[in-house]
Amino acid sequence: MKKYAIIVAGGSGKRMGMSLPKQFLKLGGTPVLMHTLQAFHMADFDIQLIITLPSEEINFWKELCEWHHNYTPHITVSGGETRFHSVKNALEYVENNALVAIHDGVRPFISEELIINSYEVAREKGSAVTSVKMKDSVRQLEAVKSHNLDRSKLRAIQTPQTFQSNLIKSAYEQDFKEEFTDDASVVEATGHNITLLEGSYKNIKITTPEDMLVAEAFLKAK
Ligand SMILES: Nc1ccn([C@@H]2O[C@H](COP(=O)(O)OP(=O)(O)OP(=O)(O)O)[C@@H](O)[C@H]2O)c(=O)n1
Ligand SMILES: C[C@](O)(CO)[C@H](O)COP(=O)(O)O
Repeated sequence: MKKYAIIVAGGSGKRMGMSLPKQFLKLGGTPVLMHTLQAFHMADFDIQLIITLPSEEINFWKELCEWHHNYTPHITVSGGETRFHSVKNALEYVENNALVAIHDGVRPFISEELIINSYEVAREKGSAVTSVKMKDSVRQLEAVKSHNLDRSKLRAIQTPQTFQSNLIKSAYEQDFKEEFTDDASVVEATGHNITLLEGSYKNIKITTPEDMLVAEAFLKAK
């Protein structure tokens, strides 16, 4: 089956609080998004790579690729108002009867093993949603108090989230809902169960400034 990867990088990085969107920040001298793109390319040269970007940043990305001599083949697609809308735009470029991994451009430490596993599980089961066990205790807020949750029954969700393309393309035909913070929730809303795949604590999402410090440390330890 043909393999695609949609690498979503259409956000503005409000929580990072920098004028430059976090996907373009330099990590070891190379933009975060370029690390992520390379990880997929090196895992399997046959993966067709699609990147979503804010439309006003597409030319800047092309300049960055030239500046960093990044010749990894990929197509760029304009992002949308939310992650959901960005993924939906990119799915237009994905054929039926294929496999598609959807991955945050700001998770640069995705391993080759996890990428390959994710396509294999999705081929067999229809979906493969990366997740890790909770390390912290977790509480649910109520009106005036809060209560502890059984963390053994909880998982923190990561990407890649990989699907058979017919399943994910039809799920993204539905209208957007606020609770669609990832692709698994979009698929589940159509009545399909999803399959979880064990992720990695190294597969961090760069979200707030301290994540860049952790990312630099991971890179040095590579
Ligand atoms: N309209 C959007 C919003 C987000 N994303 C992408 O989805 C991934 C995960 O989103 P998040 O970490 O929330 O990124 P931002 O939306 O950029 O950050 P923030 O919520 O802090 O503004 C990121 O790679 C981001 O670029 C996207 O492609 N299109
Ligand atoms: C898809 C995701 O990375 C899984 O953890 C996450 O849901 C993205 O959410 P965010 O609200 O855009 O940070």
